Amino acid sequence: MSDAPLVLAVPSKGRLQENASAFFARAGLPLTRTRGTRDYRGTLAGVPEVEVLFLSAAEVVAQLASGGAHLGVTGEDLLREGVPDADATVQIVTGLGFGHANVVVAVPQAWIDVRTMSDLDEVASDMRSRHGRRLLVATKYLNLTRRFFGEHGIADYRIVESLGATEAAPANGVADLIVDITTTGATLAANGLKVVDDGLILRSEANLMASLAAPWGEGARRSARQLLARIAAEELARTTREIRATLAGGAAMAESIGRQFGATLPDGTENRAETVLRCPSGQVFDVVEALMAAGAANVTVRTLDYVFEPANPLADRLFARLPADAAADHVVSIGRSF
Ligand SMILES: Nc1ncnc2c1ncn2[C@@H]1O[C@H](COP(=O)(O)OP(=O)(O)OP(=O)(O)O)[C@@H](O)[C@H]1O
Ligand SMILES: O=P(O)(O)OC[C@H]1O[C@H](OP(=O)(O)OP(=O)(O)O)[C@H](O)[C@@H]1O
Ligand SMILES: [Mg+2]
Repeated sequence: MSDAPLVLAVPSKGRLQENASAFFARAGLPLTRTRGTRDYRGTLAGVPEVEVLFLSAAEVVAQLASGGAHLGVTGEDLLREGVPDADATVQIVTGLGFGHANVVVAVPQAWIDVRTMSDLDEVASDMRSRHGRRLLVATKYLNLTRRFFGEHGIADYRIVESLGATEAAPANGVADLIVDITTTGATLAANGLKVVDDGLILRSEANLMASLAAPWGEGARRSARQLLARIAAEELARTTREIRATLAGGAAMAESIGRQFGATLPDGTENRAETVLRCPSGQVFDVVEALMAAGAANVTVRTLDYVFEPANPLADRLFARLPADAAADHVVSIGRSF
């Protein structure tokens, strides 16, 4: 048991699925379903001894919380909604840069006087005292809604659980307002709804997450280290550019190395040494301009596939929260992360 393989849970459908499999492929970890697309298990081509589970985005959360999966990809909204004390059970390893969505409170545009949560509180009280009924909020985010409304001191409301097409609830007379996710805002607008000014409950994106409740035996840790090293190397590469330039001096060495591989030095670089620099992608043109000003020639910029560093910060951060002794597997570390 303590050497059970690493279980990785990924979305099997919906908008996160495609992005998640592209992400693992970029990290040199292509996901393969063992038998056709109807199979809900698979493997990671790059790392043996990893079991892949293809699940719905919400089911990924459930498996992380129960310890049925060691690692998983899903939206932070589903984690915060689905797991009461999420930070004690699940560690967010890294954001993945896709699946962006905001969980928001939205009301009919026709409510011109309602701009803030405190305006909404007044509407709720009025409705209770004048019409003897509570404000109805349609949502599938029951827990996020209760927490957020509670923080704003709103108590006179009732949740109408919605399992789809939540935005239509006010027009259909099923609810007065909604809590749902929005990305472009198109669906809200199409349904005549507007976001309350201070009604942003959560900014969500897809994350790689780790379960602190899973049986982290030696094998699982070894696999996690490999996975996280590649994921970190891909992430760093994606945000880094390599700049090469020739500056006066030291070409002899470059030439002799180049000769070994059939490479040649471009004309005019005989008396120059090539300098290789790496910088954050946002800085690249500043560095180029500085190099040019210093007389550099043959300045090229390239993207990289992977940048491996000796340290493995993603794994270190995770392992810092797991019991040091693999024999103490099922112990969950509760409390602050380092
Ligand atoms: N515009 C969007 N609409 C819905 N989900 C989005 C959007 N953008 C990002 N997401 C994220 O995708 C996740 C939901 O994914 P998905 O729709 O695949 O699962 P699901 O809602 O459980 O499945 P289904 O909608 O088929 O019942 C959530 O974390 C959500 O925040
Ligand atoms: O702000 P927007 O860009 O308009 O996107 C947000 C909408 O997209 C999703 O619905 P989806 O079409 O995926 O249907 P679903 O409710 O079945 O997930 C989500 O539930 C919102 O309704
Ligand atoms: Mg969906």
